Amino acid sequence: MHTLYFAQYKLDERDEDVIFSFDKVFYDDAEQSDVYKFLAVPIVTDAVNGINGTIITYGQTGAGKTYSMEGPSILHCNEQKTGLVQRVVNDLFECLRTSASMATWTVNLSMVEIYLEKVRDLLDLSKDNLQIKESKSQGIYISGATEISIMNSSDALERLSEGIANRAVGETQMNLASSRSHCLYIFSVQHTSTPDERVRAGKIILVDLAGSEKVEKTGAEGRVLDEAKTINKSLSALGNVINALTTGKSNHVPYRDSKLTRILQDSLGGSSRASLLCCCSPSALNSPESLSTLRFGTRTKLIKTVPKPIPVEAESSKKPTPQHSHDQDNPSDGAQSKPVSSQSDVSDPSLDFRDQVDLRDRILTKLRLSLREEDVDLLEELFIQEGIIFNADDALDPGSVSCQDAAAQQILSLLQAMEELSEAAQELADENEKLRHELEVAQEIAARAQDAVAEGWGGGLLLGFLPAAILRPLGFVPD
Ligand SMILES: Nc1ncnc2c1ncn2[C@@H]1O[C@H](COP(=O)(O)OP(=O)(O)OP(=O)(O)O)[C@@H](O)[C@H]1O
Repeated sequence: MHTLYFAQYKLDERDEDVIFSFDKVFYDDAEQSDVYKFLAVPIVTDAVNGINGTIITYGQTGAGKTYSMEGPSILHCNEQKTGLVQRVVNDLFECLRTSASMATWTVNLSMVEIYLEKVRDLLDLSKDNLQIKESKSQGIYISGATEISIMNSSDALERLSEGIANRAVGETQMNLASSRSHCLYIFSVQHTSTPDERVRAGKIILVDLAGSEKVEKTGAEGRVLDEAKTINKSLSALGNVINALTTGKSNHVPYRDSKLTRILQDSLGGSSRASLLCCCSPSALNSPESLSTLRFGTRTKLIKTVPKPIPVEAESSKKPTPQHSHDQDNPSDGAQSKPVSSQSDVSDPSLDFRDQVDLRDRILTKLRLSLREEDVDLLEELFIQEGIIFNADDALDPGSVSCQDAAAQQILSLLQAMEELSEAAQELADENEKLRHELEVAQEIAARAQDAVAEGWGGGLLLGFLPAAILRPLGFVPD
């Protein structure tokens, strides 16, 4: 993960020097284009090739997060001040238009904000409590979020400005000068490549986080205090996820502790590429916040991701979206538009190395979910002998980067399988605890009612409110 910051502070609360080291530091004379080139260009290029990417801006209120994302205005600003979002959009369409290997492509845009732990659709304000779901084909996704198909960068910027205006409406209604919500701009890209008609799908999420300042410093009361606490909670959930991913102390990564971390689950510590821009105020008055921002960035930098394309699986229920092809750009070039078809790569003998690793990992992960570890090891050996899956150690030079990638991917998928198992176990334990508690309460009530009946008191009224399923085993309802 790339982490960057604008200013460097070296004094901590004990007045000791603290040295931070990051991939790059942008000082106050930095140009928006420098930030974009370093932070976002690799992410845009990878998204076009089916690798998910995330760009996050972090820092206290007023430190420049939104300015870095959007510039002074999404639609009307000069090239020098143009923000990350517009540059991402421009380059994304430029890549798609100029790539010779892409036959057809689609780009969809969604825009949501997370305010007080509710996900609100910024492209349709009537959807103000969207749910986050997970599927095998899409990974983590926001169910019901408006997805607009966009054909070119000016189309995208128009739509984004509508979303930004909707965010501003919310803020004005809240009577606030600064953003108290996390804002997410989500671009989903899908294309078929020539000549093999393979489908690739990648996603770029840009995240403008709410300010990270301490609650006490805001002097907030009432609803503003609630907001500050909720923001703090979701940012600490982000911190906890980062801690779990970087310290390796716990098998459980608490992605479900906040909407923000759940949406970013695929992006943090997974197979996508992520960059964090830490924004710091140049004022010495804000040095505690700047210090905390730099500490956050330092921890985040330790996250290891293994960027790889996500295979697109057949999904008949998905509604078709308008496709764009090169012939639409160049009607005279005579090229035939090829349909975007979702296809499974499983039986294709010409799978490239990453696809083979994907396939191998998926098989082993599925087996590990339902079988004992020793049985999976035996099956793995058998599969390798039979040539059903390959042995990464045999296929590659152990010192090569690809081999290290493969090893890292195997470890990653094992960790993911473990995490899913421990989450499932935790859910079961919680459910068990809930049921046990309900049973105890029911038994307690039943015992009291029995006593009351024995004493000639009218306990029937009380028992009438308890479900028959509870009363029957206790002998109060005839079978
Ligand atoms: N690099 C910059 N150059 C010029 N002006 C800037 C720069 N960064 C921030 N500003 C200005 O500082 C003010 C606050 O910046 P911005 O809105 O980006 O802060 P923020 O971190 O997004 O705050 P919040 O968390 O409240 O949304 C804005 O008026 C913005 O135009």
